[in-house]
Amino acid sequence: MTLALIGAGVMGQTLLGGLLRAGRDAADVLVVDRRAGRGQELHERFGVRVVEDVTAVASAKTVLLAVKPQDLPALLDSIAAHLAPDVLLVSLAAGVTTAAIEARVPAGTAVVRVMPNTPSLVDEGMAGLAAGSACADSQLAEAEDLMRSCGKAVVLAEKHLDAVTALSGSGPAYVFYVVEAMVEAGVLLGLPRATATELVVQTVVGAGAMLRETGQHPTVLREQVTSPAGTTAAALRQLDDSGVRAALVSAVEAAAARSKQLSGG
Ligand SMILES: NC(=O)C1=CN([C@@H]2O[C@H](COP(=O)(O)OP(=O)(O)OC[C@H]3O[C@@H](n4cnc5c(N)ncnc54)[C@H](O)[C@@H]3O)[C@@H](O)[C@H]2O)C=CC1
Ligand SMILES: O=C(O)[C@@H]1CCC=N1
Repeated sequence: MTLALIGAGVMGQTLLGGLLRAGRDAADVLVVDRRAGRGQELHERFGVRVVEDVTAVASAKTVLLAVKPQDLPALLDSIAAHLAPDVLLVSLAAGVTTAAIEARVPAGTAVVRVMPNTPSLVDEGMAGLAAGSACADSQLAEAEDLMRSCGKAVVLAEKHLDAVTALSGSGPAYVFYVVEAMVEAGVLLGLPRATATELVVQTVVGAGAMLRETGQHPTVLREQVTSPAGTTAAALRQLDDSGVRAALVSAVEAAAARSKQLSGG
């Protein structure tokens, strides 16, 4: 076994699925989760070995840490003495700095901090990565490869990870929130819920595909939809009057501030 994943919750399972779809051998992966009962379920679904004892990571060359930020310090304390000397630790925990991780593991341990997002579930993930102080270029490249198994990845200076968390880490939730509101609006206008949902979901998927495939600025794409004195202009005026643009900026700022707070900054 060369790869160990600790924490098979939402994000851990998402990445695990991506890695296996990308061709990684299930026999090469060990999953550790403290929730009893996960083992059989995950083994049946993914074919991987699942254990509860974290010290089993001793033989792993790469350890993916996918537990909640508040659980990470205790987890690091329990694995520190069992890590292989040349191990690469890849942490997905929001707001936990590479320095905070390095302080709890043997000096010189390679650490990469990643902020992924849930669309990794359908291989459309977006991850930001930052290297710790003892991480070789080849180890950073290995972490990038791991993340590219289920989407895109960018390497940045660690100071930018709060912004990445606020934009792409939390971002899917903002889109789902808008979708919920639009579906409710469709129901208010008398559409069956299933029809409203189909209309909105395909509209969001289509708009996202246009952004990516045309490479056009969003302003240009929005102007193409907005006819003089038409329906879209009437709607956009309401959005502006309600301060939706400013609210989005404030929301992203709040997420970045919370990420910074989680990291003790
Ligand atoms: N859910 C999301 O959209 C995103 C989450 N993240 C980060 O990913 C990490 C995981 O988040 P989720 O998957 O949402 O959490 P989750 O609560 O769904 O999963 C965490 C898993 O870790 C296990 N666990 C906790 N402590 C353990 C220990 N000591 N040993 C073994 N297993 C342990 C729990 O049993 C649970 O299955 C967090 O640090 C979060 O900040 C990052 C980006 C996006
Ligand atoms: O809400 C959170 O704290 C995590 C980090 C980014 C997405 N979910």
